[in-house]
Amino acid sequence: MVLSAAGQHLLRVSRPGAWGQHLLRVSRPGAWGHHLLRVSRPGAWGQHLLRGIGSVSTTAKGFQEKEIREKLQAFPGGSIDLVKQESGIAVLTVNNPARMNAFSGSMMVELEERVSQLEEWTEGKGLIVQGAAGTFCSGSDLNAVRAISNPQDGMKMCMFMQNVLTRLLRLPLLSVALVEGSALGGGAELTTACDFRLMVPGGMIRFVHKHMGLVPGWGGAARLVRIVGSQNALKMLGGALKVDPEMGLQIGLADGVLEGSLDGSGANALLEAEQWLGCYTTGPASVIRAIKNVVVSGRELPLEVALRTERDVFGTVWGGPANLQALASKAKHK
Ligand SMILES: CCCC(=O)SCCNC(=O)CCNC(=O)[C@H](O)C(C)(C)COP(=O)(O)OP(=O)(O)OC[C@H]1O[C@@H](n2cnc3c(N)ncnc32)[C@H](O)[C@@H]1OP(=O)(O)O
Repeated sequence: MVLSAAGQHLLRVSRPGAWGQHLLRVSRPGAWGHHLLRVSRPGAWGQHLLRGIGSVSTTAKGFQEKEIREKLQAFPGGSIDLVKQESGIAVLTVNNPARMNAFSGSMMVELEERVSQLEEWTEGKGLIVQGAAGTFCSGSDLNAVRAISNPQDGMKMCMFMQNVLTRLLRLPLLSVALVEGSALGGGAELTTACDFRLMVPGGMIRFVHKHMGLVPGWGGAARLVRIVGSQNALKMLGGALKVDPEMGLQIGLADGVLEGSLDGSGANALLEAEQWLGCYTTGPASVIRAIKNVVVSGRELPLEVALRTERDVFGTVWGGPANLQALASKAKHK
């Protein structure tokens, strides 16, 4: 198989050789940089995926999650609510409407706990991430941001959220961000930690970081480049562009536009999103989860490792109940 230019580039970036070292030298050689190099080691990675656990930085040198959690807990407010449904689709709600669903520190910690619960949910197939009360999420709670505006604390918060959102994206569930109202700053980053984005008319995704004197720090830039390409990402970040549903579809950020309700309130949006997602999650959980796992490994791992992981995931479904049933029914795919 021929490696594409992009594939070769990814291999170079993820090898703890020239490129990685270079990145470490250019940026601050903190624990996180070393962690990136560790994450790309083949063995651990494939195992992670198979177990459906995508913890990234908890083992990184110098990353003291307990200390960060305590710091974040000092900024309470709002909640992250999780409802696991019998259909195999769970709904995660960012709930802080008094602050346009901004993330308080305690909500960041709660998000980590909800992701852990989803990692343990073996019957799950899909996930919808939404905001409460008709808007998605306005990013970090600016009150907390002001209180921890020194670079050390900022980087710790950022590591915590990178870790959580990476695990969210790697869940063996097909995930959708349901964007009603505004997804701003960290809220825009959150949308990129889902496999798909569905927008309601009037919805907007906007990386406002530049206007805050920032760049994305929750992994949103890295994920955005992979979704829309570097040209579009540069425009979105450089211009703090307001991406509406039409532009979202055009650049590949949005995977669909929902009708919302006739009065424009989007009250129907969750139901529509469930129907949309149902097209991809119909079938046994073991197979849907395996599909997600092979796609994540193809997206994130060097080709050799991705192929090995794919073989291992294949082994989990080959001769399994769904496979045997399909063989017995002599299925025709007309
Ligand atoms: C690495 C992460 C980087 C980040 O996420 S930095 C944060 C980026 N986000 C922002 O800067 C959002 C700033 N907020 C806004 O632009 C506007 O509030 C927004 C969301 C467009 C809504 O505008 P409006 O509909 O006019 O409503 P409003 O301004 O009166 O807001 C209602 C109440 O919500 C509050 N709010 C909105 N976003 C917040 C935030 N991120 N942190 C803390 N509080 C926030 C806002 O202060 C207002 O509260 P209050 O009613 O004045 O007590």
